[in-house]
Amino acid sequence: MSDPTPLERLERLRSSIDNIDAALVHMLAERFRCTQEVGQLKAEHDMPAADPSRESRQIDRLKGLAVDAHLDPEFAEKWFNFVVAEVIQHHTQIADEHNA
Ligand SMILES: O=C(O)C(=O)C[C@]1(C(=O)O)C=C[C@@H](O)C=C1
Repeated sequence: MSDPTPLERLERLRSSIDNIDAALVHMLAERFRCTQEVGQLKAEHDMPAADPSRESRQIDRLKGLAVDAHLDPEFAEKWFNFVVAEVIQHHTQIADEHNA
């Protein structure tokens, strides 16, 4: 068997990227399903949408995992903050609807 051509290597890598992107979409959907339930719970029990101490514990944990996995820890923090900002918007919307 001859070595794969550059185009074949690119296609193989893109096929793995397709699988990884699909897994990320499914994992994010599952995460948001959980956080929607957290939002309902918080609205029903008058808990604040944001919990900065939980966020900072989670950032420390994720940055440690990122270092072990050879992922840029600053990127891991940015990714987490981006997702959490969206979650807090959802929590606020759920609380507004609950209190309307
Ligand atoms: O754990 C919570 O209390 C959540 O609301 C979830 C979550 C998160 O998405 O990780 C979102 C907002 C909070 O500030 C902290 C964490």
